[in-house]
Amino acid sequence: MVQPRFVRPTPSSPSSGAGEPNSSNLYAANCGPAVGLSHDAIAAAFCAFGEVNGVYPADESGVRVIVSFADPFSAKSALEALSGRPCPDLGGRTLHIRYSLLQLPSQVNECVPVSLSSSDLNIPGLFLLPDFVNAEEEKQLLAAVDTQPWIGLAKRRVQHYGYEFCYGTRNVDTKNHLGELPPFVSPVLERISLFPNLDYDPASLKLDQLTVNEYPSGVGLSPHIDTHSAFEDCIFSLSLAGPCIMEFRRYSASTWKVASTTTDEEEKPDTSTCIKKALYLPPRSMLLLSGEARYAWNHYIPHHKIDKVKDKVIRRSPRRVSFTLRKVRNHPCRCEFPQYCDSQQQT
Ligand SMILES: O=C(O)CCC(=O)C(=O)O
Ligand SMILES: [Fe+2]
Repeated sequence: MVQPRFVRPTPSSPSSGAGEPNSSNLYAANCGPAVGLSHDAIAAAFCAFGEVNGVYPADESGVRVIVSFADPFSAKSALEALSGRPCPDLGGRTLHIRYSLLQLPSQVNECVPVSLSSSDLNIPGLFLLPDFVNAEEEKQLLAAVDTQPWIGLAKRRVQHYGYEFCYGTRNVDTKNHLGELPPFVSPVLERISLFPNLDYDPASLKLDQLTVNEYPSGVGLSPHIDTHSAFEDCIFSLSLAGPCIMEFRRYSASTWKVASTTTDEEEKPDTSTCIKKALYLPPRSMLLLSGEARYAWNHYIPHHKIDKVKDKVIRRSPRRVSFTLRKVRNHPCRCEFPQYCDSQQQT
């Protein structure tokens, strides 16, 4: 079953007379299966305020959920009664609750024209190389990862090599080196060193972290900028098995916030001040995000089963596997985009 999608309300979201979002859905942080509270237990605690239609994971952390009520009045009562106070029915945990909005499919499918070439997007530092690996190499890479154990997230599966990527903090633990990258990626690493336009700090190119993502059809990735303090400038992503659309968004007034990148509950800064561009990533292509593309633009894979590319309708294949290769950063980031940079954020 496809899980409904929820987004954070913005100032322009429809609201009730009191200026609150007129929503039946609540986002609740600090409860969930990862702290021993099942969705059923959470539903039981919230149903004291009205009929609960469902409890869903808000993201992959296991400690943030969406509670969906049958009506907005129940949601309002629950929010007022439970937010910021220890909840005896939920092990005495203090929940942090706010409204959440159901995102309708028509809103998901906003039409951003999709380009086939990275140069059409005119985003400095963004490069797409089609046919980076051939069909035989693709087969071998897929076979290699399929012999390794997968970690199941809410909607997709992942593997981490070199350093584990932690979805709670969107960072890596630099003290926990898992070992060298596996031999099956060596040919890819070799070819990366021949990548055109690689006029970068060589430190940025000693790639030592690999995350393999496996997306079933219709599953995407929330908009995010890879945490500046976690990884160096160059981020490479190899697409295998199936295509996808990657959308790039530049928000005019954005600040770095961990919450905005950890959650499947897609945070929506005011999209009226956001430039959107989209690129088709064919299987076997390599994408490089660097400079402005890496530091200032959110990248996003829409959660669609069908994408429109030029005049063609393209159905996502049952599986897309990506290899994201990065270099873990061991010093603060000093990029030219402090407004998006956790290392340079004034708190
Ligand atoms: O699947 C991809 O190509 C992108 C993955 C990604 O953005 C990430 O792991 O941060
Ligand atoms: Fe990313």
